[in-house]
Amino acid sequence: MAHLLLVEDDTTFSKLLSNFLGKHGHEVQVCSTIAGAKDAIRSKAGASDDFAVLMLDYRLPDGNSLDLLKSLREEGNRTPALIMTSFNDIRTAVNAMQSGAFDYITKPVNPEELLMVLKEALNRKTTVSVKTTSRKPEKQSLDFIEGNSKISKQLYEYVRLVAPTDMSVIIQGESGTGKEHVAKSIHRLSKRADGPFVAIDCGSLSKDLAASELFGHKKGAFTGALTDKIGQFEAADGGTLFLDEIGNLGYDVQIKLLRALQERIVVPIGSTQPVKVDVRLIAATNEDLLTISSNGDFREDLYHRLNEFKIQVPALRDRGEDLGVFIQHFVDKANEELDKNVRQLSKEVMDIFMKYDWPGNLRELNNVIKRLVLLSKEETADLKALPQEMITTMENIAAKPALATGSDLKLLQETHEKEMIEKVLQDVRYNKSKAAKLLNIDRKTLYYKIEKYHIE
Ligand SMILES: Nc1ncnc2c1ncn2[C@@H]1O[C@H](COP(=O)(O)OP(=O)(O)OP(=O)(O)O)[C@@H](O)[C@H]1O
Repeated sequence: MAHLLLVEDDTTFSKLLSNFLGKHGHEVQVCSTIAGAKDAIRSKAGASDDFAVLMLDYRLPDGNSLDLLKSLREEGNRTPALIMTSFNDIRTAVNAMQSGAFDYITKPVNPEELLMVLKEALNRKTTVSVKTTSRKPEKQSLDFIEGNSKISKQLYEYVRLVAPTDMSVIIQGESGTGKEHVAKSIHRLSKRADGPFVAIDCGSLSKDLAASELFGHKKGAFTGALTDKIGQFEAADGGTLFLDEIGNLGYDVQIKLLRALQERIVVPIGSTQPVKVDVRLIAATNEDLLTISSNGDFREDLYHRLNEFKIQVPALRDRGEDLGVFIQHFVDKANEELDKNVRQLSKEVMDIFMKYDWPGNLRELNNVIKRLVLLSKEETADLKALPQEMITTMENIAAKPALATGSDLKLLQETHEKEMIEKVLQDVRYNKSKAAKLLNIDRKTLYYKIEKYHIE
């Protein structure tokens, strides 16, 4: 039995849902606004009947639940949160994962799916303080595949190239593209593989506690510092520290981070004694750090210190033939986890998957497949196992780039090529030499293609 907070302004739906969850042994408190949710959460904070999971409708009368989640994370609250949203808001839901949501679920809510996601959130409850902390050597994970596309091969060529060095690395890519997986690969292939890999999600660190989380503190350094605490930098000594969403770190912490990198020492808060650390830093971001540093939100000196090597992780829609490989991988994984026996996806489902642009990348694909496998009664997962709303939305989205539909393979390839060139150009801020390098073509070819596709 778990104590859940349901924040939902549709009273009929919230009644149905709390009855359903009640029947499954959970105790549900319901409120309908962000303000109400904040009061409820604060009144329970730290109590024995504190909420185990927050279930948040995305759109609420006094704002959206991402803002609520952000402010909770700022205050240091790390209760797993599920965002409930219509499929049309899926992009937002995917972004929610960056604001510290555990998962999202699309409306109309499927009961079996809800119980599955809830169970995962409840299991997660005890392990949320940093995203992953491991003192054990990272082993080759069976959960990891590289893909066969040209762009993936290039990605892992870079990974293998930089891994054995001690260079700091920036991993850039959209949400859910597998940046943490790439960071783990670098660690695993490095001289530090037997040391710890410590991952911190800077997006869910509160501003006040970020410095103490990273550098540690002495007892009494501030209210609430009841004992000495070792920071994650020290925890990663001899290994790799992975800072996800590094753009979210406050300016003060950035200064301390730069010092730690330059001098290889950290000074816990409230202490005067520097501690020597030997840590390789890998940072991930889904925004261009150079752009945010030109806005003054990220220190340029820190950016250059981190940017000894940069790796761009491609969006799933740009990974071409890899999509099929990942689909198979996630189906196998879901079969194993859910004890199911789905052997294939029907042609209709595959068609939709191929046309969809996957804004949430591998994470979204993994989630969609897990739900599909869960709801499939047969060996072939067909459209019946996809919510109607999802089919319609996917079809609409898929229909949008008129050029990319149909069976004209050449046209299809050209459309993808044009999109990829545009994206890479944007990523490198129209630096054509860099773009050509990333695209693995020479500059002349790039100029030719820019002209051919009328890219501005
Ligand atoms: N190469 C891979 N092989 C198999 N699964 C993968 C791979 N890369 C990513 N995944 C899966 O995709 C999901 C997202 O991966 P990951 O957390 O590494 O992405 P991310 O880019 O770090 O996300 P975020 O931007 O939210 O931090 C995870 O469920 C992960 O297991």
